[in-house]
Amino acid sequence: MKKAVAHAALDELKGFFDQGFTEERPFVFGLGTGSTVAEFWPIFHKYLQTTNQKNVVIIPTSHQSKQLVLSSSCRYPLVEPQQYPTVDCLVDGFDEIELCQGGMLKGGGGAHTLEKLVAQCSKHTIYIGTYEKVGEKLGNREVAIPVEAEHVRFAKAIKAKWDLSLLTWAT
Ligand SMILES: O=C[C@H](O)[C@H](O)[C@H](O)COP(=O)(O)O
Repeated sequence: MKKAVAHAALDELKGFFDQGFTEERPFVFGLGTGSTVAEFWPIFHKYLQTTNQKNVVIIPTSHQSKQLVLSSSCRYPLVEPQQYPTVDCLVDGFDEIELCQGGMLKGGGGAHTLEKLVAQCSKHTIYIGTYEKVGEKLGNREVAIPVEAEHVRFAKAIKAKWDLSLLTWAT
């Protein structure tokens, strides 16, 4: 089921590549965290390779997503938000979505801060997840949300660009 979700996300992403990105203006892609994203990444990576996309940079949202990219022998550079403060598209997982109010719960994998910072930088965000995560209201799945300790090296650079109230909320 996660594979089907991953393919659906890829279908959404394909349209971005009509734009013709350049070295100076690459496609800045945010890679989320979690097991659904781990299914998505090899499919997307294969697409990038087979369509011979050249101008793509990747911002991982956690140590786990960085490792995911590194372990796939990816030739696209891993970059940080202070280098590319505007992300073209982020693909990330979620833990729950509620139908009644449209709320969403994330962070079950312990990735909080970077995911939210990158989401805030992103012009487009695609959240991927299987249907059992969708319910009438949040709290049905009893997801344990771990507390995260994260050293955000580039917080100062981002602070200069963003609304301070966001940074207060995100960290
Ligand atoms: O901290 C983790 C992230 O928010 C994940 O995107 C979320 O927990 C979903 O993870 P999974 O795809 O493994 O259910």
